[in-house]
Amino acid sequence: MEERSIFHCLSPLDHRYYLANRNLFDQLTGYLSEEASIQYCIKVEIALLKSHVNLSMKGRPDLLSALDSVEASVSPSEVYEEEEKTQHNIRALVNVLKRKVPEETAPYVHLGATSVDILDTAQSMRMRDAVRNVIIPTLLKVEEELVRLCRDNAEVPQVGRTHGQHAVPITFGFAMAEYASRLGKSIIQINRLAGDLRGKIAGAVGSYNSTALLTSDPEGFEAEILESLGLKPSETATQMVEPEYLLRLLLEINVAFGILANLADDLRHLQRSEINEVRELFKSEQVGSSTMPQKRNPWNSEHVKSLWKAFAPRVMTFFMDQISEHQRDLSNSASMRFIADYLAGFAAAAARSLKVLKSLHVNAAQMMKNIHSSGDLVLAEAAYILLAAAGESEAHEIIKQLTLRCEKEGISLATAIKDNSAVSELVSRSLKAVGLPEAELFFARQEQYRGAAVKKAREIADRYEGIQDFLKEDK
Ligand SMILES: O=C(O)C[C@H](Nc1ncnc2c1ncn2[C@@H]1O[C@H](COP(=O)(O)O)[C@@H](O)[C@H]1O)C(=O)O
Repeated sequence: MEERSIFHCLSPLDHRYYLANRNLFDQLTGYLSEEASIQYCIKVEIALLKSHVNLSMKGRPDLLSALDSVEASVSPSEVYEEEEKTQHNIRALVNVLKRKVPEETAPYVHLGATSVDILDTAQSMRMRDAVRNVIIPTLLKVEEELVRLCRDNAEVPQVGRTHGQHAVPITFGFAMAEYASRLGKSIIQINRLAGDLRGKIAGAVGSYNSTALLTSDPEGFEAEILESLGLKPSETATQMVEPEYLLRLLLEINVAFGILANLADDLRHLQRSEINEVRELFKSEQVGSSTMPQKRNPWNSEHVKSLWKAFAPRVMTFFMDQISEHQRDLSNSASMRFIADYLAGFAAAAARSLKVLKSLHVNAAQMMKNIHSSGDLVLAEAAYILLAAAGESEAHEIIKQLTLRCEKEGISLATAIKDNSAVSELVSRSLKAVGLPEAELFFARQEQYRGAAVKKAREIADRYEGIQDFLKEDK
């Protein structure tokens, strides 16, 4: 077949993002390319044929060992040439295989199977292997960086923001702990679901009509074949494996995709000129803008979000592929071929997230400056709680009025409280009761009002540093 430059390919995954993720995509093609798809189908056909040799030819070792070399002898172009005649991809593969296997075994090639026994079983193997060998290791590297950021910045003060406004202080490690926890749980779930993909050798409508003609134990026959491929059978089947095994895996991958997009969005906002709390690596030969030389755009974070926008909506197709008429129709065939693109798009987003996190510059001084830029108003909640704890039932309203005065007159909350002797006395009493510094010091060190943020950041770092142990449980 004609070799073409990658710049002639249609999908950006095959040129632009291939070049950016060459190593990762080369690993993925080992499971998701058309060539890999044919190879995995051959693995299933050969496992079926070996079980026929065991059943009908006394497990002859010469035949079994001859079958081991069949996979390597088939080229995708042979199968495609045959498909031009048959107009049926699996029958084309079967015809090619019949020419490659020992003559005595030829009548048994594909015997008792329907095309989808082969296709769905091969698909489960490919997805399991791609996810466990490529996707999970990439996600684990992202998780490792999140854990590092979480631990290294456990005590670095940052202002918490809601609705884009300063809320109360936290630490940057605490902010990263959120992502370490969310992504960590998703990785564990993806790994578990990848290990629960199923196969089937149950014939045209899943009721073993064909294999029951050949053996008194068709389910045992199926289980033996699938076991040799490392799979369990679908609990029930039509012509297809129950679609939800794969659907649930893809949905959880989309959950992880959303987490990466959320993280990317947060990191992008923290790089706003006015905020300037983190920065993506910017090398001296790099260009921020073609016209504004001072620009340092957070484009890698934007790239992750953009991939998410391109691929996350594919989840609608995954749901639509759940539905098939009666025991099956073929309307999920072309659409499911694009799962490969989806996984490549997700892997590219994970790899780019990793790149951003690995070299992320954390500007602790600016984080501190930003907390203090709201003066001591980020302690308004603390003031109201201290006041209420001293028995004032209108505490929230009183402090709110004081904050309005602060805004109007440009004074600090500490001053506004000091000016009000009743409030001042109650707040001081509460501070003393809980062993906090006196008001003057308390209101000058707003970054210390951070609750359990440091403890939480460290706990999450400890927990997800050991994520491999959770994964082992699901092997
Ligand atoms: O074991 C069987 O084959 C059972 C049979 N149904 C089919 N099962 C599996 N594949 C089938 C089926 N029908 C067509 N084809 C072939 O699927 C190919 C579809 O190509 P594409 O739309 O590009 O994904 C394309 O190659 C089609 O020829 C049934 O009638 O129940």
